[in-house]
Amino acid sequence: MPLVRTDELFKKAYGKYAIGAFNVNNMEILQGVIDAAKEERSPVILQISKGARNYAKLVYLMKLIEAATQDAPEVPIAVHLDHGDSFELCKEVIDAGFTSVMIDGSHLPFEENVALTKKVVEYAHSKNVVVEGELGKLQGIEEHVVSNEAVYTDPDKAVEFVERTGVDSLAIAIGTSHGAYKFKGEPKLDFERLQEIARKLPNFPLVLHGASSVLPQYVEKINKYGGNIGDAKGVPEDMLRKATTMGITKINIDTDLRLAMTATIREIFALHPEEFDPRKYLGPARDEIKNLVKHKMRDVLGSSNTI
Ligand SMILES: O=C(CO)COP(=O)(O)O
Ligand SMILES: O=C[C@H](O)COP(=O)(O)O
Ligand SMILES: [Zn+2]
Ligand SMILES: [Zn+2]
Repeated sequence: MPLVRTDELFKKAYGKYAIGAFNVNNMEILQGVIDAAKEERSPVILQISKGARNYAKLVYLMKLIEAATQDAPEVPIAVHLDHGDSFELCKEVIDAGFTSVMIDGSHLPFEENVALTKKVVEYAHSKNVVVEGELGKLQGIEEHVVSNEAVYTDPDKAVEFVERTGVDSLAIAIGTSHGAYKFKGEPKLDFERLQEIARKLPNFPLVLHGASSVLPQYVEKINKYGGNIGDAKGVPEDMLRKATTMGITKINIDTDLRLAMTATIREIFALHPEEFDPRKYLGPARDEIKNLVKHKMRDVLGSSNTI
């Protein structure tokens, strides 16, 4: 089937399960994610950051994604810009065929965030493309910092932001952060805040960034085979499952894919130092990405068998 828009996926999922948004940077990652979606019969969002667009080049990525729709015609696939940082970048990918974009004005003062987001929404909607905005800044809770209210999403501001910009979904800050070091002490998310935002924005899809779980088996394997990522820590899976029943409809995962790929390749390099055929390590890395994404869809997102 042709690429779908994220709002179509969210409508069906809201309150029941979440759609995984997986960052794609190369062919092996894309194929691993698509193979998982096929086997799990799950919709999927492929998301491309500015960094991915620079790394892989947009024309290559668009061809790969077109190939994915042919390889998996039964899977609803949306293509989304992750953390768009300007109107121009959003316009570029909309014109290239993305079905969804994020404009991330969360670092801007509220009024500037509203103005930039609104401008992107006007252009995107005129092209039949949907928009994710962001309000609040992602930041982990550190042991010695009780809470930094200022960076979390204010529920009333969230309502005002959605009404004034016309965004189709909203990324909120409730305690997650990007990368592999999310919590110093016990993982903690502000579920009360999530509940309040969802109450004030009923049936409105909320997005959780920084939602990798940083699975211990990958951390251990990386550290065992020559890596050094210390005691990386992510969001526990039961917290993610809970969030999917409370209005979180899109869950962003990048770090877990990076860890799965790195752990697999490190192990092969360590155990088979004679190997130098890239297919012999990129192939298993692709398989591991598939296994990981299948696990996410089945046991965390709840999106398996929904197509
Ligand atoms: O939010 C993300 C992409 O936008 C990815 O988050 P992670 O770093 O937790 O994978
Ligand atoms: O949120 C950030 C994503 O993990 C994308 O990372 P990137 O900008 O390095 O591609
Ligand atoms: Zn942001
Ligand atoms: Zn993000």
